[in-house]
Amino acid sequence: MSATTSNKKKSGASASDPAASGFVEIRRRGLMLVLSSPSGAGKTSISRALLARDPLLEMSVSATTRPKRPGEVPGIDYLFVDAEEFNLMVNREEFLEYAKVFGNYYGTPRAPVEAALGAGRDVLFDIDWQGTQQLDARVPKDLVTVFILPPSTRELERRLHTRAQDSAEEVAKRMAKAADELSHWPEYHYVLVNHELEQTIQQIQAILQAERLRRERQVGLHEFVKALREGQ
Ligand SMILES: Nc1ncnc2c1ncn2[C@@H]1O[C@H](COP(=O)(O)OP(=O)(O)OP(=O)(O)O)[C@@H](O)[C@H]1O
Ligand SMILES: Nc1nc2c(ncn2[C@@H]2O[C@H](COP(=O)(O)O)[C@@H](O)[C@H]2O)c(=O)[nH]1
Repeated sequence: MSATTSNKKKSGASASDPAASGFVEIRRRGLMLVLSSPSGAGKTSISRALLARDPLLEMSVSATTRPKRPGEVPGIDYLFVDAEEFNLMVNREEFLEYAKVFGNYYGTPRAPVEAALGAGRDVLFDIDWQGTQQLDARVPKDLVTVFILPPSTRELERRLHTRAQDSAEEVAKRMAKAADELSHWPEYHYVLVNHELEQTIQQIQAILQAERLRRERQVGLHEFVKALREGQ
């Protein structure tokens, strides 16, 4: 939760200490912002920019059995684990969701997400449609989902090649799955075409700004308005 605004219940109270002085505070529940797309459409690039610009947003770092790519940092990009450790995490119910994607397992560790939301911070997820469906079944109210489309199939393939981090075989595997993944766009709240990166980032910032203001996310609103109506 994070305080957004407050009004005063008792006259003479200090504005610097709303809780002690009887101010009615409006706090906000953290939200879960999910980005999904076919591989290579731009989720990682968008996520990095959003995190750099927004101190209230933090990344959910997934666990995966996929081998680390050059330049990826364990604990920052992913928690790289073997299949045995992943299974242990599944059995210990440590994941909010998990799925097999392109032959590897990926899962969202539950504890950091719950800690962030409890502290009023928002959490950003770069996960596929299977994970989004699982989150939607478990925590629909906290979820804001965005599907990112590439401008064209040719451009998607170009991006996967220019990223230069996967083998030609891996790129072919991901392109072969793209049509299937694209079929899930109607399951998302928002759908964007990632033509120009800066524009896409700004569009998602606008979504985030509006979603943070949704009535249901503002805790204490009833009391705040009641105090206003009573002339406080
Ligand atoms: N709007 C854009 N215009 C041009 N290139 C882009 C744009 N967005 C991302 N890229 C480039 O496309 C490549 C793939 O982007 P990125 O790794 O962010 O995709 P991704 O959706 O996270 O992929 P994956 O699902 O495989 O993790 C990168 O080289 C990135 O720099
Ligand atoms: N269901 C989940 N999907 C995830 C998670 N972490 C990442 N992903 C998705 O996997 C693919 C491939 O990612 P890459 O890093 O190997 O290119 C991509 O679509 C991600 O969104 C997760 O925890 N759960």
